[in-house]
Amino acid sequence: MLRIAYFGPQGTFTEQAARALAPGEDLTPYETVRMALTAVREGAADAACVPIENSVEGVVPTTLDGLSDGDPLVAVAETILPIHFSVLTRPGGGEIRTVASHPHALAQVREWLEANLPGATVVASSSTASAAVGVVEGTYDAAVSAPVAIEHYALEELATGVADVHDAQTRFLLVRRPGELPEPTGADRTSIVAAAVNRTGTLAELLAELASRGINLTRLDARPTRNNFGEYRFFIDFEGHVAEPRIVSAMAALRRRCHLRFLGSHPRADDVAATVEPGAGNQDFVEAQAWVDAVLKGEGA
Ligand SMILES: O=C(O)C(=O)C[C@]1(C(=O)O)C=C[C@@H](O)C=C1
Repeated sequence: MLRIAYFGPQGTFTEQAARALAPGEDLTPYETVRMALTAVREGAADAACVPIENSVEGVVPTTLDGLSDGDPLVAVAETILPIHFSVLTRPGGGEIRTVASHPHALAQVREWLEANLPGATVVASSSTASAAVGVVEGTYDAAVSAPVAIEHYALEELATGVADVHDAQTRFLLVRRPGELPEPTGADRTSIVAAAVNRTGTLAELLAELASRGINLTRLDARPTRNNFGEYRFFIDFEGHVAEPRIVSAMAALRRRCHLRFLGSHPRADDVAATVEPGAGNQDFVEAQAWVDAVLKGEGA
């Protein structure tokens, strides 16, 4: 049985994602994303399930930083969950003066809180489920939690189906130490971190390497390097798998231009097939390489 670390405690959205990505495996909650990633790096777990991006609030910065610092980890699978919340209170618990949740969750229910709990102080907690634990322990009066949290904690639902944006979604990754890659499927995502030197046009040059090979981006984020003010690392997700000739060509070109960290190639949860521009399909790359090889061998011109 595989040992899967996940961003807990029990009752987080990430636990649900871990159950979907690693059914029947041995799941262990960790208090922070960083601790779950460290468990994999140190060999205490075989893989970790962590949130990466939300359709309303964007990326989860602790996950990006946790993947770009420390020993390399690669994503081997992803899943996307619909996100709506339950607001949980102590049974019969009176006035709600404090309401807690993960910052990403709070950002997704701002309007609901203003309309329904206008007098309550909003407090950030380490996860949606840790907010529920805080309500049980009497630290907070209400928690904005994943609907499954009610199964784990002796609390009452003040409201369910809470969300300012009703079709919100979060994408989660299953990450491992580098090893065998998942097979390409034609509907894959590749993720990299690029640290380019700070001079005119470097980001445009990196993106041009992808654009000129007809590779469609699915995400682009910048995070500070944390060493020099104004220096950034770029997190780039794009369609395709590193085992495909056109992606091999792009990765090699990027590697010549910047420090690169490979964060994985894996099937997309939404199963969207890669866009292929005319002249930029894998077969086009294979045929072009075959022509150059023939020229080199003196067998063609
Ligand atoms: O706290 C949780 O339940 C989580 O799994 C984290 C998390 C996030 O980081 O975005 C996951 C999904 C929701 O968007 C809110 C919180």
